[in-house]
Amino acid sequence: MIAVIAPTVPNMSFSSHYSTIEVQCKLFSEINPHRLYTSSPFVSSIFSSSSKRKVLPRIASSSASPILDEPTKPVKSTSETALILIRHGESLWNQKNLFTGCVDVPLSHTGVEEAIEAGRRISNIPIDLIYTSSLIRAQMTAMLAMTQHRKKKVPVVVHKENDRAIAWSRIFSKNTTEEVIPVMTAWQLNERMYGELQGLNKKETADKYSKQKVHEWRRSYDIPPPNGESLAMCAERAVAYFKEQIEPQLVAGKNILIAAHGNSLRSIIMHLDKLTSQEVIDLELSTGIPMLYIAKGGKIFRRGSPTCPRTVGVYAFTSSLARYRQQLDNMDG
Ligand SMILES: O=C(O)[C@@H](CO)OP(=O)(O)O
Repeated sequence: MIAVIAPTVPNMSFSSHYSTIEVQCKLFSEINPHRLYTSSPFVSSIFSSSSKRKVLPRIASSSASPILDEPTKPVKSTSETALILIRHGESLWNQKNLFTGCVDVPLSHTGVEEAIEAGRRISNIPIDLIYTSSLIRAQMTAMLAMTQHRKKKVPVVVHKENDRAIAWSRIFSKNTTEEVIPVMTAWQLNERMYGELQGLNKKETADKYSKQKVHEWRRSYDIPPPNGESLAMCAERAVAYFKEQIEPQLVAGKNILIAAHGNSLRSIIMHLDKLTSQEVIDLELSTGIPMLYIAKGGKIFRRGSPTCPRTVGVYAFTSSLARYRQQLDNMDG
């Protein structure tokens, strides 16, 4: 049997878009597909997070080529820019307490809600450029969060994997281009590769190898899990990408959102907050909680976590953020 799901209309509001997909999911909920083919991993991911089936869709990609995007020219040269980091919302494997690493698992229903809530929290903060890992849970988080942004710009994934991808995704209207936020996907921001732990249950693994051993694998700086990456190895690619691709954009005046993973973000935060390899052991990141940094005068300062969109304190962090929020309020009348 072949079941076909048509995409929702692109300009539908998020809630109609999501509920249309959910209705389709319910209609198909009795089918247990062996395979899902899609041009939109995002839709198939919502499909899986809404269903009760045990077989999860995983993204099998033939083009695993890493993309290192050249920084675009800065659009403005303000002295202060925002950097928001979000660990993806809960995934279906977080829910099952399985080591995930680079296995491409989508968000759970809770994760979808966490991403939307994260979006509410940052809805008044300017965003010019988005970076996500190449994994669907980070991409879903970024996209769902952006549905809440008050500026209503459209996040568009930049495809540079080959000449055809570049040519076929061109936009021919200057006005439309100005209403777009480019989304850069980078494998360098992926979760640490968890080696032979991927797919294993975390509690059962601790019972087998001892809690202390598993804690070392999960949180130490330089002890890798069997045939996987240590945090230090993950930092080598994630922090290098941050320094080479993201920092120059930030310094040049772009406000940036990064949606990534527990360990790729731990390594970036270790770099930003100048944590030692001992201090990073205690750094735990919750799913779907945005963290705000401000880049100013060549330095990047941590400013905490926006707790709710209307919290005066958060937007009084800096005069630029307060001004931006005022502009949004004026636009809404
Ligand atoms: O399983 C994983 O990929 C990560 C993040 O969910 O787990 P941990 O918290 O052990 O680093």
